[in-house]
Amino acid sequence: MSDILRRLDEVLAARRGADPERSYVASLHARGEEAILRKVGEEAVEVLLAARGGEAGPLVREVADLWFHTLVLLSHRGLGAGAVLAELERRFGTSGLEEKAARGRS
Ligand SMILES: N=c1c2ncn([C@@H]3O[C@H](COP(=O)(O)OP(=O)(O)OP(=O)(O)O)[C@@H](O)[C@H]3O)c2ncn1[C@@H]1O[C@H](COP(=O)(O)O)[C@@H](O)[C@H]1O
Repeated sequence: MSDILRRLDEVLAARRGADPERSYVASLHARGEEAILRKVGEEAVEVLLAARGGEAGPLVREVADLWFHTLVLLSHRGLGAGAVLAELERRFGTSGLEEKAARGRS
């Protein structure tokens, strides 16, 4: 796994139960899953707006915010980036159309 994702996973897990006054991630865990989901939704909208703005820098920063908040969501459920990377690895090399057909069958 990418080293930064592994290190971030470790920090996010360590923040569960940490002091919400001292850590943004601990404050998200303390506010609960609905608050985290709201942040994920907000960040997705910010990605859309940045993409429409046309500049690369803001788009990259908003995608980083979105990835980050989805990682907090996974961590809140006791999951990590490794689970998503394994799923992408599994799909790699299969065509998008095969994946679509497999989903239709399940
Ligand atoms: N990568 C990040 C990261 N990316 C984004 N953010 C936060 O996500 C926010 C983005 O949300 P918005 O765009 O809505 O901005 P905002 O208005 O400031 O956010 P709100 O206060 O409204 O929630 C930023 O303001 C940051 O607070 C991050 N906060 C933390 N990290 C990583 O998480 C680690 C642990 O953070 P702490 O728990 O704060 O120590 C850090 O060392 C970093 O590696």
